[in-house]
Amino acid sequence: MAVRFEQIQDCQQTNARLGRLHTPHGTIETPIFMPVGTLATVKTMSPEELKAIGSQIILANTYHLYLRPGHEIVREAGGLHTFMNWNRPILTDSGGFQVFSLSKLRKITEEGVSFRSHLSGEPLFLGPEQAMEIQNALGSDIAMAFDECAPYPADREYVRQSAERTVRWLKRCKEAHQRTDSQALFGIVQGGMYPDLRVENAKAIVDLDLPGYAIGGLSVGESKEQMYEMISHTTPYLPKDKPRYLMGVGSPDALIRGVMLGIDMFDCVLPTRIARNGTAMTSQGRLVVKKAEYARDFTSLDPECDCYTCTKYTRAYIRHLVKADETFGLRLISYHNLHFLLQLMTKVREAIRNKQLPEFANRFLTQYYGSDE
Ligand SMILES: CNc1nc2cc(C(=O)NN)ccc2[nH]1
Ligand SMILES: [Zn+2]
Repeated sequence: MAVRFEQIQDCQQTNARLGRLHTPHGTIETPIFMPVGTLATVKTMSPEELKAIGSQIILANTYHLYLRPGHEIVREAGGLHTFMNWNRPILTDSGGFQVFSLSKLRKITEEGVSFRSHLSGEPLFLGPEQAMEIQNALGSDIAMAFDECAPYPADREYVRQSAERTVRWLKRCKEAHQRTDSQALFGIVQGGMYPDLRVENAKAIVDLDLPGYAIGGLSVGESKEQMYEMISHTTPYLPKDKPRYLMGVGSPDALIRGVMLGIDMFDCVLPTRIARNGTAMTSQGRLVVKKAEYARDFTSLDPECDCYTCTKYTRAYIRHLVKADETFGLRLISYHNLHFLLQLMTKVREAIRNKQLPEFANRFLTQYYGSDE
């Protein structure tokens, strides 16, 4: 079996749970945050640095690697693990989200999606079979089904048609799946912001009996309350003995609230993306290091953090690097932000183990967002 999920401990007060996800490249303790390595690199981080901060699994994108360098090159390199020197688990997204959010001039048919590359403009096509062929070449441990992440907002009829096609596409992904013993295919539940469509889609997706299930089509512009509402309608229909992955979600409050709603896996570009404009996530909330107030601030980014950035460098130095457009400044903030989210999930797992999750959540969120949130 490519992937096996073990439930370790339930949280009495919420739907949170501790789990272990066994994969061909190692075991993952859940709930887990997955750093995003879109183009076969978690931007500016080396694999050694990712391991130093406790990264157990990373994500790469089928759409991006299909366009550049092309999945055949990665296949010839011996697969993504060899190509990028990462010997721990890799999850690849199927391109469903990117082809709808990045490419131009696309046309959706029952077959799949015709679109123009956002890089070269060349006409391309992605469908269930192609997405599985690409992920087969990449050799990821977990491959996501090719689906349509419906736009937001979208009318009910559109979402219903799209979600029903996503089920037909998932059946074709399952048919086209080759590495069934070394690569797990996860289904993705869609259904927009319509609870009844979410439930109907969850039942149809779960009917295909896969090793894991994702909730997709969220964090696309809806309010956080709407997102939590869609999650809480969906999770009761996802089997407890399989991992649940909430795609594209990763602010600290959304991670904690998602865990309490029964989610095991998360991914988000936030930690490295906000680092690129000099923003750090700290225990006291977000810190924009370019601000003049930090010019002579010789304390660390986060007084409560023991990461390399926070033990060796000051706000004044990092501010100087970011203002001078020195890449090292981005690396230091990315390193800290990834460590911050990975550490948050370590504390969340600890709190579940000690039956203290609600207390931990309140304390953390009050300190991070201030009491007015
Ligand atoms: C940042 N928000 C966000 N929403 C996502 C949805 C999907 C999805 O439904 N894939 N099939 C994937 C990545 C996402 N990232
Ligand atoms: Zn730090």
